[in-house]
Amino acid sequence: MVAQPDSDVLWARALTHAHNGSPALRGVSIGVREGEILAVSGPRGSGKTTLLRCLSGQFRPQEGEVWFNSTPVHTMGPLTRERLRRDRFGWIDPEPVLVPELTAWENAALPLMLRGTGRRAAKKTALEWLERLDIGGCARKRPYALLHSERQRVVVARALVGAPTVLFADEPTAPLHRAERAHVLRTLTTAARSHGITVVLATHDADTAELADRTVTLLDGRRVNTVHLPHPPEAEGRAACSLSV
Ligand SMILES: Nc1ncnc2c1ncn2[C@@H]1O[C@H](COP(=O)(O)OP(=O)(O)OP(=O)(O)O)[C@@H](O)[C@H]1O
Repeated sequence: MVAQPDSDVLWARALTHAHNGSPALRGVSIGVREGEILAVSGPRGSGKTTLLRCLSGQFRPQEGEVWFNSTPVHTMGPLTRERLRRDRFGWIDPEPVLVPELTAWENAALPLMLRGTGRRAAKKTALEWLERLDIGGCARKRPYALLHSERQRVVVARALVGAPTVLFADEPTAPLHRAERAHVLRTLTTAARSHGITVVLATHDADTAELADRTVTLLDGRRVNTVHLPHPPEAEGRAACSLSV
């Protein structure tokens, strides 16, 4: 067995996975450094979502290994993986899925309340995140009364509210218009950098990948190359960030 490098918070080797016999990943190895924003790019159907689901413990890869902070994820039972996902990982889907009976702030506060944070403290943190994402005014509305783009911002707030160690974002701005996309992505990446949150971001959008430190590209379930991008200017990074989860 090859050892996980110390600098990698997440590390996977030779991941192979198929859906109903149809191959989605064919021997993908990847390391994600602590605090890094890593874009996973590639055309539709190249295996981005499957890779993120394997890395985050949602899928158990049919072959290969996934390690999180020197702990094997691929051999964990379902309950341990669930706990890992709840306590250490955040997830953003392309489509905003919210609990319809809860208000925006209650949806955003869910990860904190599931961990046992008191309602008042959870509400305060959730409201701060909704403000940062420019939807503070929607805090008391239920999902049916929100625009699609507002719902996606609530999903982003919910993913960040618990300060996860790793945030997995699968095409997080797909439902947004171009201007909104830039704002939400900037908030997301600035928050991640200021809090040392590692981000694995699936995208087929070059603008989105530009905000990442590094891009890994998939094609037909295989890695095809890696592009290193310069760090964004300091003004977009830690120094300018006043976020405080
Ligand atoms: N639930 C499923 N059942 C059958 N095949 C699937 C399933 N999910 C994914 N696939 C197939 O696996 C391959 C990889 O899909 P995956 O969703 O991981 O790629 P992707 O790069 O995320 O694509 P997209 O950008 O469209 O989301 C594709 O050929 C896809 O059709």
